[in-house]
Amino acid sequence: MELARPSRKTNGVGVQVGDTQVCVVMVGLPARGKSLIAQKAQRYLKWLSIDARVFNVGNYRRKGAAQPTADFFDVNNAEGERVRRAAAEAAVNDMIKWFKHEHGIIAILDATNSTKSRRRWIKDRCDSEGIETLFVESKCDDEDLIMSNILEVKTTSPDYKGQDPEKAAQDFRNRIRNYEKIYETIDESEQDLTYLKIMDVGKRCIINAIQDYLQSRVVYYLMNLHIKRRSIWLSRHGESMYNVTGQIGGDADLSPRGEQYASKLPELVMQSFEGQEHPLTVWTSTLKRTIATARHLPKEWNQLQWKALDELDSGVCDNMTYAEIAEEYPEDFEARDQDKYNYRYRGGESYRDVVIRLEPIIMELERSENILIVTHQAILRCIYAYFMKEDQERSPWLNVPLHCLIKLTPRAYGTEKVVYKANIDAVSTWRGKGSKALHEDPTEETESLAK
Ligand SMILES: O=P(O)(O)OC[C@H]1O[C@@](CO)(OP(=O)(O)O)[C@@H](O)[C@@H]1O
Repeated sequence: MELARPSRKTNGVGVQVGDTQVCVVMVGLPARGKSLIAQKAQRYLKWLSIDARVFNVGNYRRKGAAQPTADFFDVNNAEGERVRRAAAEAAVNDMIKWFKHEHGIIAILDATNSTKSRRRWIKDRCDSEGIETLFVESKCDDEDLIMSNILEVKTTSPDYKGQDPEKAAQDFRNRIRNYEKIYETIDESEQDLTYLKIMDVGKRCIINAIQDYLQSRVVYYLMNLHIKRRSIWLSRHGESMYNVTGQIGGDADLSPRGEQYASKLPELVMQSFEGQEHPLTVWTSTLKRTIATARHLPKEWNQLQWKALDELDSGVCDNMTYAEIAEEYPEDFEARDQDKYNYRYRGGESYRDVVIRLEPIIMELERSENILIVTHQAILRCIYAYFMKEDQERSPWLNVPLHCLIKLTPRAYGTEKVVYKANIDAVSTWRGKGSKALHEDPTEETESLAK
């Protein structure tokens, strides 16, 4: 059986990357969400198996120097300017090494890059190494947004560790004022640059001179991001008749315990609101077990069925138990355990294939506000891997218990998780590597979505 292995040309998820290497250069005053954008872009690209790394110039500066003094960011402080320039050079040198020796595909240079001369210098360095540049400017004049960013992110920054948050915020505002004195937005004089200018967190965007598919993919993703507070609720369908018999795939009905979960789900969702009502949209797959699970939810909540949320297609093994598969297709069974992410069922799919078809779902999730997704074990593993940065080795082995609701809330750095258990018994559908049977108690090391 041929496994879907990634190749450098196509990276295995159908993204044509060829020999393209791109440096995404963040541009913007402090507290404009640059680091958040950089982190999200990296997470998205890695999820798609595109090797991406963030080079944060602030971290290089901190490595080389003690806590910055009050006048460190003053435009007239030559020593401050020298240290900042040295940090940028160290970051760019490391980035070029990474492209050359580790064959990275997308680097994200996270710094203010606030002057035309700094941007020109980066472009020239990259040009001479055959690396494309894509400048991404986050421009925001909305005072409320800037303030909430200052308070949420910057007062927890390593520069202000252990300091009084009020003082830290004041110092940070001074730092912004210093940058404002020299800040040059990307304008007509830089039309030879490839850039995306995001104004007021996505209200308006300007795109200039995009050169290829890979760049357009990054730009499309960044244009869809928003930073409004919202949550994503995840649930498997209630226990199905196939779950009870240990069969995979199919389109079975809910078991009596699965029906109980469906009846309890509205209450569980209300509990997760913790006193605050939220408008919700419900997404299910097109299979009976997810639609039945969502059917008691309030009628005023929009419901959408997505084919892309259907369970991983197990091809010729559909409707079989794991023991039957091990008996009938022993080599396949073994191959799947060896490389579960890449193994593609005969006539069916691999986890890697599922990620490709989930990409529009992720894009839509990024654009949306509160969404409840009722779907399947393999699909939830892939969606969870995107939000929680799980790697491909581990994600197909995550334990996704039946009958619990998981609430994810994306925050500036990382995603918060809260689990609500229905306390309705169900079989376990988790199988460990090398085993033909399902396990009631996954091993201690097994990561669970519900913990
Ligand atoms: O990748 P593995 O671990 O086999 O898990 C996926 C399997 O989970 C199952 C249950 O065993 O999901 P579901 O409950 O949605 O039916 C199978 O249908 C599916 O093939």
